[in-house]
Amino acid sequence: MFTSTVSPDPQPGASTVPAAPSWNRQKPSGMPSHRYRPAHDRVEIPLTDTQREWPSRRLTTAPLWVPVDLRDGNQALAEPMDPARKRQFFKLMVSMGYTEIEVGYPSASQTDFDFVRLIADSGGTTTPLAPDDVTIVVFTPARRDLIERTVESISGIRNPVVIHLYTATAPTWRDTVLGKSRDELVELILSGASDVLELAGHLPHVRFEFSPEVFNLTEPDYVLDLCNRITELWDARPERPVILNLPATVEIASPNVYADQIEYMHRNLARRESVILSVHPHNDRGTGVACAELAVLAGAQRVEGCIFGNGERTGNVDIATLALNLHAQGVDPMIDFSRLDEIKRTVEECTRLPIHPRHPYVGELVYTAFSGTHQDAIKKGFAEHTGRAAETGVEESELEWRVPYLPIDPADVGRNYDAVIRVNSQSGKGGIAYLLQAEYGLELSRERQIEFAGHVQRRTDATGAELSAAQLYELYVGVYAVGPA
Ligand SMILES: CC(=O)SCCNC(=O)CCNC(=O)[C@H](O)C(C)(C)COP(=O)(O)OP(=O)(O)OC[C@H]1O[C@@H](n2cnc3c(N)ncnc32)[C@H](O)[C@@H]1OP(=O)(O)O
Ligand SMILES: CC(C)C(=O)C(=O)O
Repeated sequence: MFTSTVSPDPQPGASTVPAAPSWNRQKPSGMPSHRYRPAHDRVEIPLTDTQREWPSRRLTTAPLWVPVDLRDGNQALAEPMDPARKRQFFKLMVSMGYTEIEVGYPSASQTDFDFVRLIADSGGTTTPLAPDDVTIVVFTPARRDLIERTVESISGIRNPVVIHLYTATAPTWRDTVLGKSRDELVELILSGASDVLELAGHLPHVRFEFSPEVFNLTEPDYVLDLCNRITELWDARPERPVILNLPATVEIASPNVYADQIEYMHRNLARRESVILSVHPHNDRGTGVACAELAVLAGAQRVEGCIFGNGERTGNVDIATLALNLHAQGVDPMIDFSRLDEIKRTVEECTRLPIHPRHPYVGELVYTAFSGTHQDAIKKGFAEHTGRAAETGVEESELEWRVPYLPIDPADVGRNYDAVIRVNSQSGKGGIAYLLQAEYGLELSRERQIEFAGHVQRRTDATGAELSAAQLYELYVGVYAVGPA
């Protein structure tokens, strides 16, 4: 029934390993890498060099972000969120500006069901949990009893709703998990889609979403045909578009492969103008963010992820990183991350998982320099920024940002400059001078900076520890026998 319409990947010599050059003396690791097959041998890659357009496109607007922390992130916690934490998290997301939020898997647990009911029952009261314009997404497998329960959960709700149906489509899942042939699986999914239509199709504010789970390992022509059947069955129209969400459920390949897969769907889907093309990357290879960015270049319009990348295994794609990557390119992220520390605290409280200190944009150390040459550059960059603001009469907070080593102004996300420079044995005169100037108003001559840096270096080498601004000042007063400023 399904015939291949796509060309094999043309990359010449993609599977051959060139002989190592003489300067590369690495030895074979002895690890059993032969047990794993490259992505190109596991799934057909649908585009060729002459077809793909995503490499020359640019990101100029934000896609629709849909946080799935309350479903996909929640299912990955040892202790799923209780109602109070779910509520707190939901309110946070609304306050940040999300307009479409996946709130749970109502057929999975009473807590998930009750949370959707809480949203439904509070609608129209003086204290609605969800403002009327926030779309609520509920998730269900393709099983009639579970679809019925899902539809029951949204009964009477005033908000726009998306019923999100999913079933895995990749060969290993078909064979090992679901025990279905290709045709049998299509039948199961279309039967689930018909149930959704029968039970909720008459509700005017309800739309539908389908996810072929493990899309990235599924035969391109098979999944394309399946998606087209769904949009036909659900009668996708511009005024009632269907969301087709194409997950990289378990990452298997470098992001260019996912981009090819998404662009193939983008170009070949029927009713394209009535389809919202969505992606749902995970992060098994650590390339979830890159996958999402290239997928948007390839035609995706909507991205599902978790605010700071929580989720099963290595997590879902990290929306904060994606959004702030756009911000750093001059594109409005359309979500407000200006109170980043408050958002971080709430998410940590709700998930009971700490955020890594090096997490892009969010971690407590990501706007901090310990090393001398970086500190020197930042100090000069701050001075240039202040000088340019005075010269041009433009507010510092509005002025083009050019400070070296700081991809964005920490103030944009509510951070101050207190921890930007910290001194230890890796530091140099510039960083030391910056701290003494910023904290104590001491302006040191270049000669004094060089000389005092020697004292600091001896102290930090001896102790191995960091020196705070107060400790630096104390040392300075001791060395130069000056009274407190
Ligand atoms: C990639 C993702 O994150 S997908 C979301 C995963 N999230 C969750 O699983 C959290 C919520 N899940 C649950 O609470 C439960 O698994 C339930 C309520 C959905 C089902 O529970 P149970 O009936 O006890 O089934 P159980 O979990 O053991 O197994 C799943 C069954 O559904 C089948 N199944 C799995 N996914 C789907 C699907 N999307 N559509 C239809 N059937 C499915 C499996 O093949 C298996 O069938 P079998 O019992 O005939 O072998
Ligand atoms: C089914 C989809 C939405 C998903 O959660 C996944 O593939 O990870």
